[in-house]
Amino acid sequence: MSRIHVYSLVLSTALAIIIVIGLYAASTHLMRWDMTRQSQSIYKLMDHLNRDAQSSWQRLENSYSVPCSAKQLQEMRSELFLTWHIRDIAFTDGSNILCTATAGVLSVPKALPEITYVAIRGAQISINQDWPVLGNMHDVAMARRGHFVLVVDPRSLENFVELPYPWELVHFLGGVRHHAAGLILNSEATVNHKYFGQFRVEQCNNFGYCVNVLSDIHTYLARNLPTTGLIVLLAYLFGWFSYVRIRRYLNHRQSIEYRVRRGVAADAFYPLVQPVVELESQRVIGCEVLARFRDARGDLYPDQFIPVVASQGLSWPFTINMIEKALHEIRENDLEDKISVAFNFMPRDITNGKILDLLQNPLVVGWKGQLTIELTESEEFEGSEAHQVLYKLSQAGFDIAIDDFGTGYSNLKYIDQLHCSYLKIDRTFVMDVEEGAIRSSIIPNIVSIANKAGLRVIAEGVENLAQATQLHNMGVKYVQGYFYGRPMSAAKLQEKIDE
Ligand SMILES: Nc1nc2c(ncn2[C@@H]2O[C@H](COP(=O)(O)O[C@H]3[C@@H](O)[C@H](n4cnc5c(=O)[nH]c(N)nc54)O[C@@H]3COP(=O)(O)O)[C@@H](O)[C@H]2O)c(=O)[nH]1
Repeated sequence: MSRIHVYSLVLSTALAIIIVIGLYAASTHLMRWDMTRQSQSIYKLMDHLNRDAQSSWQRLENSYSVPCSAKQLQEMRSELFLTWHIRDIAFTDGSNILCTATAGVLSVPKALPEITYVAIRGAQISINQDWPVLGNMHDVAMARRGHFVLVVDPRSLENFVELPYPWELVHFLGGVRHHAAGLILNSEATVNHKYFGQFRVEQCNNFGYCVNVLSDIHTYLARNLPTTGLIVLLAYLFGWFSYVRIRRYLNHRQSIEYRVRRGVAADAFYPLVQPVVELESQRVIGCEVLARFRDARGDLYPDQFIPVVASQGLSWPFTINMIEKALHEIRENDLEDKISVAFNFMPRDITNGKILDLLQNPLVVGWKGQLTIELTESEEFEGSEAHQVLYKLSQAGFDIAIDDFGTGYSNLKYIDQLHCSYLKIDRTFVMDVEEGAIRSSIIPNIVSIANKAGLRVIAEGVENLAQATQLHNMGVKYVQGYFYGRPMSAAKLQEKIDE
């Protein structure tokens, strides 16, 4: 499994978990909101009950004439029949109940219970009373106004409430909690954590009644199966989508294009120099500046990054950066006027004349030593503009070298047009020179032509003494290659020269 694959998997899983947590949190909020909304239905019922009671009192008081007469009892029974929540209606003389709609005239008047509280519209409420009159009911509420007492069984609310959650109606009086209707929910057992366990929503009204609703997220999600399914599907889709995106992004980040682009801004390029040696004296007479790249992911080699730099239109910023860095290091190591320094350029900067910026560059203009411009022979410099540019540069004192000579378009006329002073024989000719390879047999001809044209020849890619000796015998005066030194820092080159 590749590293990118693992990273993508870990990141997308983490993201999917975050999404699930987010959706879970959203669901808990949704559930609380639903519990609050649903609990309102109990208050609506209580309002209904209250309205029932008010109109019953009004009608009864209006029609009352002779207490507990047959007509009066008939009125009370009719009224009871019309109401939804009232279980019995009693007539009181102010201190005792004399008759009720269900029991008729009581043989022994029943004392009125103690008032628990007086409701906002003036009704005197007694809660948690027994009502022996009607099948010995317990915990009824009695509401008295005028001559009439309405007996309400709060449990009857349960028949009308269609809450999908366990609920309890309680009444608070003087800080004491009285169960009024619904399931008895143990308030201690309800966990009020915001996101886990059971959730209790409590809503109170101005009359001291509170509705408690209890639920947990699992029940909620089970009850809302489509929502749950959607959450799981969304998390899955999001996880998959982010996996694909992250993987693509990481691949992109790892791509050379991305690294090179970032590398320009992050200063990931640095120059090394490779010595050019005079065979006769074995002295280092010059060096070629070769760019290197290193970032957190490791090294990239010129054959990888040069085409990208060119394709991204960064050739000149990159080249001038290399030139300035290399010249600073060479100067710092006290080699400025001791060796010539050769740079590689991209053809575009020559054909479009950008390279002429060198003539305005203070570091280049003030340079005490010899500078060389290497042109790769495999690229044809078409049109007279490039030739003009190179002419200006040679007039300004730059040496021009044809790199990779033998691999490209060159003929002597072409070399002449480019105003060059060096031919660098490509290392493919040097490779098997000590074994008398056919390809290397052309070297003496190149040397002869170059001598006639007044050009110096450098053989590239010299890797051993036998090659160096053979090249010397063929008339080559200057060499470059691993045998004399791999590309190195300017400080190393200075040490090498001092040896
Ligand atoms: N426009 C620019 N081009 C640049 C720059 N820096 C480098 N380059 C060009 O990239 C090509 C590859 O360069 P590199 O990988 O640095 O390879 C050079 C040497 O390391 C290698 N070399 C030198 N001696 C030997 C040897 O003995 N054996 C062996 N196998 N390889 C050797 O050759 C490359 C130098 O080639 P050349 O430039 O033709 O002299 C290369 O084309 C570079 O030009 C840059 O800053 N700008």
